[in-house]
Amino acid sequence: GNIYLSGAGPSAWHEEYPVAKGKRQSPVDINTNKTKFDPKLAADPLTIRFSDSCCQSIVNTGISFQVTSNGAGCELSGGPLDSTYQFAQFHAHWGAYLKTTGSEHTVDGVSYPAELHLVHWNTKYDDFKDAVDKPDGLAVIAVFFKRGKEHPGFGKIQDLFSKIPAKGAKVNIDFEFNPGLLMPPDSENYWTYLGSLTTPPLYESVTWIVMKEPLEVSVEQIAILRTLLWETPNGVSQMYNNFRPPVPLRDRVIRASFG
Ligand SMILES: NS(=O)(=O)c1ccc(NC(=O)NCCCCO)cc1
Ligand SMILES: [Zn+2]
Repeated sequence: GNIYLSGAGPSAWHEEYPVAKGKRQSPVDINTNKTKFDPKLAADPLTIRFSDSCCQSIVNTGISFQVTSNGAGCELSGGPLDSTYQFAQFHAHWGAYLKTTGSEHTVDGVSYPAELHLVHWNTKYDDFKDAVDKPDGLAVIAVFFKRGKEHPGFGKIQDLFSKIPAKGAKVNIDFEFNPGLLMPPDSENYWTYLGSLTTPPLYESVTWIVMKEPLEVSVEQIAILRTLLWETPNGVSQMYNNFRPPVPLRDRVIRASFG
Protein backbone atom coordinates (compact mmCIF):
# COMPACT_ATOMS: atom_id res chain seq x y z
CA GLY A 1 0.00 0.00 0.00
CA ASN A 2 0.83 3.67 0.06
CA ILE A 3 3.26 4.23 2.98
CA TYR A 4 2.25 7.90 3.31
CA LEU A 5 -1.53 7.44 3.11
CA SER A 6 -2.26 4.03 4.67
CA GLY A 7 -3.04 4.06 8.40
CA ALA A 8 -1.65 7.06 10.20
CA GLY A 9 1.19 7.43 7.66
CA PRO A 10 4.75 8.27 8.82
CA SER A 11 3.70 8.54 12.48
CA ALA A 12 2.70 4.85 12.39
CA TRP A 13 5.81 3.52 10.62
CA HIS A 14 7.37 2.62 14.02
CA GLU A 15 4.79 -0.16 14.46
CA GLU A 16 6.39 -2.18 11.65
CA TYR A 17 9.81 -0.44 11.74
CA PRO A 18 10.77 0.23 15.40
CA VAL A 19 13.94 2.01 14.17
CA ALA A 20 11.58 4.86 13.18
CA LYS A 21 12.05 6.07 16.78
CA GLY A 22 15.82 5.49 16.62
CA LYS A 23 18.77 7.72 17.52
CA ARG A 24 19.80 8.70 13.99
CA GLN A 25 16.62 9.09 11.98
CA SER A 26 15.95 11.49 9.06
CA PRO A 27 14.84 14.03 8.01
CA VAL A 28 15.50 16.67 10.68
CA ASP A 29 15.03 20.41 11.09
CA ILE A 30 18.31 22.28 10.54
CA ASN A 31 18.37 24.89 13.29
CA THR A 32 21.04 27.24 11.96
CA ASN A 33 21.68 28.58 15.47
CA LYS A 34 22.81 25.12 16.57
CA THR A 35 24.88 23.99 13.57
CA LYS A 36 28.65 23.95 14.07
CA PHE A 37 31.16 25.14 11.47
CA ASP A 38 33.78 22.42 10.98
CA PRO A 39 36.96 23.76 9.31
CA LYS A 40 37.93 20.16 8.42
CA LEU A 41 35.00 20.13 5.97
CA ALA A 42 36.33 23.24 4.26
CA ALA A 43 39.89 21.88 4.34
CA ASP A 44 38.93 18.69 2.49
CA PRO A 45 36.30 19.88 -0.03
CA LEU A 46 33.52 17.58 -1.12
CA THR A 47 34.31 16.17 -4.57
CA ILE A 48 31.14 15.55 -6.57
CA ARG A 49 31.72 13.90 -9.94
CA PHE A 50 28.91 13.19 -12.39
CA SER A 51 29.10 12.26 -16.08
CA ASP A 52 26.87 12.63 -19.15
CA SER A 53 26.41 8.86 -19.24
CA CYS A 54 25.35 8.53 -15.61
CA CYS A 55 21.65 7.93 -16.03
CA GLN A 56 20.18 4.79 -17.62
CA SER A 57 16.46 4.77 -16.85
CA ILE A 58 13.56 6.33 -14.97
CA VAL A 59 10.99 4.33 -13.00
CA ASN A 60 7.80 5.11 -11.08
CA THR A 61 8.59 3.55 -7.65
CA GLY A 62 5.04 4.15 -6.42
CA ILE A 63 6.28 6.82 -4.00
CA SER A 64 8.40 8.98 -6.35
CA PHE A 65 10.11 8.96 -9.74
CA GLN A 66 13.61 7.43 -9.66
CA VAL A 67 16.39 8.01 -12.19
CA THR A 68 18.70 5.02 -11.89
CA SER A 69 22.39 4.85 -12.72
CA ASN A 70 25.09 2.22 -13.07
CA GLY A 71 27.28 4.83 -11.39
CA ALA A 72 29.97 4.84 -14.09
CA GLY A 73 32.15 7.89 -13.49
CA CYS A 74 29.77 9.30 -10.90
CA GLU A 75 31.46 9.39 -7.51
CA LEU A 76 31.41 11.38 -4.28
CA SER A 77 34.28 11.76 -1.81
CA GLY A 78 35.89 14.22 0.59
CA GLY A 79 34.12 16.51 3.05
CA PRO A 80 32.59 14.32 5.78
CA LEU A 81 33.23 11.11 3.81
CA ASP A 82 36.11 8.72 4.60
CA SER A 83 35.54 6.66 1.49
CA THR A 84 34.46 6.92 -2.15
CA TYR A 85 30.72 6.62 -2.72
CA GLN A 86 29.20 5.72 -6.09
CA PHE A 87 26.02 7.31 -7.49
CA ALA A 88 23.02 4.96 -7.62
CA GLN A 89 19.87 7.01 -8.20
CA PHE A 90 18.07 10.28 -7.71
CA HIS A 91 14.42 10.91 -6.78
CA ALA A 92 12.45 13.64 -5.04
CA HIS A 93 9.78 14.42 -2.42
CA TRP A 94 7.18 17.17 -2.71
CA GLY A 95 3.98 18.67 -1.31
CA ALA A 96 0.47 19.59 -2.40
CA TYR A 97 -0.98 22.39 -4.55
CA LEU A 98 -0.90 25.81 -2.83
CA LYS A 99 0.91 24.35 0.19
CA THR A 100 4.32 25.46 1.48
CA THR A 101 5.33 22.01 2.71
CA GLY A 102 7.00 19.39 0.51
CA SER A 103 10.66 19.10 1.49
CA GLU A 104 11.78 16.53 4.07
CA HIS A 105 14.53 18.55 5.76
CA THR A 106 13.52 22.02 6.97
CA VAL A 107 15.72 25.06 7.73
CA ASP A 108 14.82 26.96 10.90
CA GLY A 109 11.40 25.33 10.70
CA VAL A 110 10.80 26.42 7.09
CA SER A 111 9.95 23.91 4.34
CA TYR A 112 10.77 24.17 0.65
CA PRO A 113 8.21 22.99 -1.93
CA ALA A 114 10.32 19.96 -2.88
CA GLU A 115 13.62 18.20 -2.13
CA LEU A 116 15.83 16.17 -4.49
CA HIS A 117 17.91 13.23 -3.19
CA LEU A 118 21.00 11.94 -5.02
CA VAL A 119 21.78 8.57 -3.46
CA HIS A 120 25.32 7.13 -3.36
CA TRP A 121 26.70 3.90 -1.82
CA ASN A 122 30.07 3.24 -0.17
CA THR A 123 32.34 1.37 -2.57
CA LYS A 124 33.99 -0.44 0.37
CA TYR A 125 30.89 -2.68 0.09
CA ASP A 126 30.18 -5.00 -2.85
CA ASP A 127 27.08 -3.24 -4.10
CA PHE A 128 24.15 -0.99 -3.12
CA LYS A 129 22.18 -3.81 -1.50
CA ASP A 130 25.17 -4.70 0.68
CA ALA A 131 25.75 -1.07 1.63
CA VAL A 132 22.14 0.02 2.23
CA ASP A 133 21.91 -1.09 5.88
CA LYS A 134 25.50 -0.34 7.08
CA PRO A 135 26.19 2.67 9.33
CA ASP A 136 28.56 4.18 6.69
CA GLY A 137 26.79 2.56 3.76
CA LEU A 138 25.16 5.51 1.98
CA ALA A 139 25.69 9.20 1.30
CA VAL A 140 22.75 11.24 0.04
CA ILE A 141 23.02 14.78 -1.35
CA ALA A 142 19.82 16.73 -0.66
CA VAL A 143 19.01 19.74 -2.85
CA PHE A 144 16.05 21.96 -1.98
CA PHE A 145 13.82 23.15 -4.83
CA LYS A 146 12.60 26.73 -4.68
CA ARG A 147 10.09 28.40 -7.01
CA GLY A 148 11.77 30.69 -9.52
CA LYS A 149 13.08 30.50 -13.04
CA GLU A 150 12.54 27.37 -15.11
CA HIS A 151 15.22 24.66 -14.97
CA PRO A 152 15.33 23.21 -18.53
CA GLY A 153 17.61 20.34 -17.47
CA PHE A 154 15.17 19.04 -14.89
CA GLY A 155 12.45 19.62 -17.48
CA LYS A 156 14.09 16.96 -19.70
CA ILE A 157 13.55 14.43 -16.90
CA GLN A 158 10.00 15.65 -16.28
CA ASP A 159 9.19 15.17 -19.98
CA LEU A 160 9.47 11.42 -19.26
CA PHE A 161 6.87 11.40 -16.47
CA SER A 162 4.01 10.74 -18.93
CA LYS A 163 5.79 7.52 -19.95
CA ILE A 164 5.77 6.11 -16.38
CA PRO A 165 2.10 6.47 -15.41
CA ALA A 166 1.96 3.69 -12.83
CA LYS A 167 4.01 1.97 -10.11
CA GLY A 168 6.71 -0.21 -11.69
CA ALA A 169 6.59 1.57 -15.08
CA LYS A 170 10.12 2.14 -16.38
CA VAL A 171 11.66 3.67 -19.52
CA ASN A 172 15.23 4.00 -20.72
CA ILE A 173 16.81 7.44 -20.86
CA ASP A 174 18.18 7.63 -24.40
CA PHE A 175 19.67 11.11 -24.12
CA GLU A 176 22.68 12.34 -22.17
CA PHE A 177 21.70 13.73 -18.78
CA ASN A 178 24.35 14.88 -16.31
CA PRO A 179 22.94 14.99 -12.73
CA GLY A 180 25.52 17.73 -12.08
CA LEU A 181 22.94 20.01 -13.72
CA LEU A 182 20.84 19.54 -10.57
CA MET A 183 23.49 20.89 -8.22
CA PRO A 184 22.91 24.47 -7.03
CA PRO A 185 25.32 27.10 -8.38
CA ASP A 186 27.18 27.08 -5.07
CA SER A 187 27.54 23.51 -3.83
CA GLU A 188 30.37 24.28 -1.41
CA ASN A 189 28.05 25.34 1.37
CA TYR A 190 26.30 22.37 2.94
CA TRP A 191 25.22 20.88 6.25
CA THR A 192 26.08 17.27 7.15
CA TYR A 193 24.91 14.85 9.83
CA LEU A 194 24.48 11.10 10.35
CA GLY A 195 20.93 9.95 9.62
CA SER A 196 18.76 7.39 7.89
CA LEU A 197 16.65 6.49 4.90
CA THR A 198 13.52 8.66 5.10
CA THR A 199 11.22 5.82 4.01
CA PRO A 200 10.89 2.29 5.31
CA PRO A 201 13.04 0.31 6.03
CA LEU A 202 14.47 3.58 7.56
CA TYR A 203 17.98 2.05 7.84
CA GLU A 204 20.37 4.27 9.85
CA SER A 205 22.94 4.15 7.08
CA VAL A 206 23.03 7.64 5.56
CA THR A 207 25.61 10.41 5.80
CA TRP A 208 23.40 13.35 4.79
CA ILE A 209 24.88 16.23 2.79
CA VAL A 210 22.22 18.99 2.59
CA MET A 211 23.04 21.80 0.17
CA LYS A 212 22.45 25.24 1.70
CA GLU A 213 21.56 26.88 -1.61
CA PRO A 214 18.30 25.75 -3.23
CA LEU A 215 17.92 25.05 -6.93
CA GLU A 216 15.38 27.21 -8.77
CA VAL A 217 12.66 25.51 -10.77
CA SER A 218 9.46 27.06 -12.11
CA VAL A 219 6.08 26.90 -10.38
CA GLU A 220 4.89 24.82 -13.36
CA GLN A 221 7.71 22.34 -12.79
CA ILE A 222 6.68 21.94 -9.14
CA ALA A 223 3.12 21.27 -10.39
CA ILE A 224 4.38 18.72 -12.95
CA LEU A 225 5.80 16.62 -10.09
CA ARG A 226 2.19 16.06 -9.06
CA THR A 227 1.27 14.65 -12.50
CA LEU A 228 2.97 11.41 -11.51
CA LEU A 229 0.43 8.88 -10.30
CA TRP A 230 0.32 6.54 -7.30
CA GLU A 231 -2.11 4.14 -5.63
CA THR A 232 -4.11 5.42 -2.70
CA PRO A 233 -6.78 3.78 -0.54
CA ASN A 234 -9.28 5.55 -2.85
CA GLY A 235 -7.73 4.39 -6.12
CA VAL A 236 -5.05 5.77 -8.45
CA SER A 237 -4.49 9.51 -8.08
CA GLN A 238 -1.90 12.26 -8.36
CA MET A 239 1.30 11.75 -6.37
CA TYR A 240 1.97 14.44 -3.75
CA ASN A 241 2.90 14.80 -0.04
CA ASN A 242 5.40 11.94 -0.45
CA PHE A 243 7.60 13.36 2.32
CA ARG A 244 8.40 12.35 5.91
CA PRO A 245 8.23 15.34 8.28
CA PRO A 246 11.30 16.09 10.45
CA VAL A 247 11.99 13.82 13.43
CA PRO A 248 13.92 14.61 16.65
CA LEU A 249 17.65 15.37 16.25
CA ARG A 250 18.39 13.50 19.52
CA ASP A 251 22.10 13.50 20.44
CA ARG A 252 23.43 14.85 17.12
CA VAL A 253 25.12 18.05 15.99
CA ILE A 254 24.69 19.17 12.39
CA ARG A 255 28.03 20.41 11.01
CA ALA A 256 28.35 23.22 8.47
CA SER A 257 31.04 23.44 5.79
CA PHE A 258 30.82 27.26 6.00
CA GLY A 259 31.20 29.89 8.67
N1 LIG B 1 14.64 9.21 0.72
S1 LIG B 1 16.08 8.57 0.89
O1 LIG B 1 16.45 8.61 2.30
O2 LIG B 1 17.04 9.18 -0.03
C1 LIG B 1 16.00 6.88 0.46
C2 LIG B 1 16.93 6.30 -0.41
C3 LIG B 1 16.86 4.94 -0.71
C4 LIG B 1 15.85 4.15 -0.13
N2 LIG B 1 15.71 2.76 -0.32
C5 LIG B 1 16.36 2.08 -1.32
O3 LIG B 1 17.05 2.59 -2.15
N3 LIG B 1 16.19 0.78 -1.31
C6 LIG B 1 15.56 0.16 -0.20
C7 LIG B 1 15.82 -1.30 -0.31
C8 LIG B 1 16.08 -1.81 1.05
C9 LIG B 1 16.05 -3.33 1.02
O4 LIG B 1 17.22 -3.79 0.36
C10 LIG B 1 14.92 4.73 0.73
C11 LIG B 1 15.00 6.09 1.02
ZN1 LIG C 1 14.45 10.62 -0.65
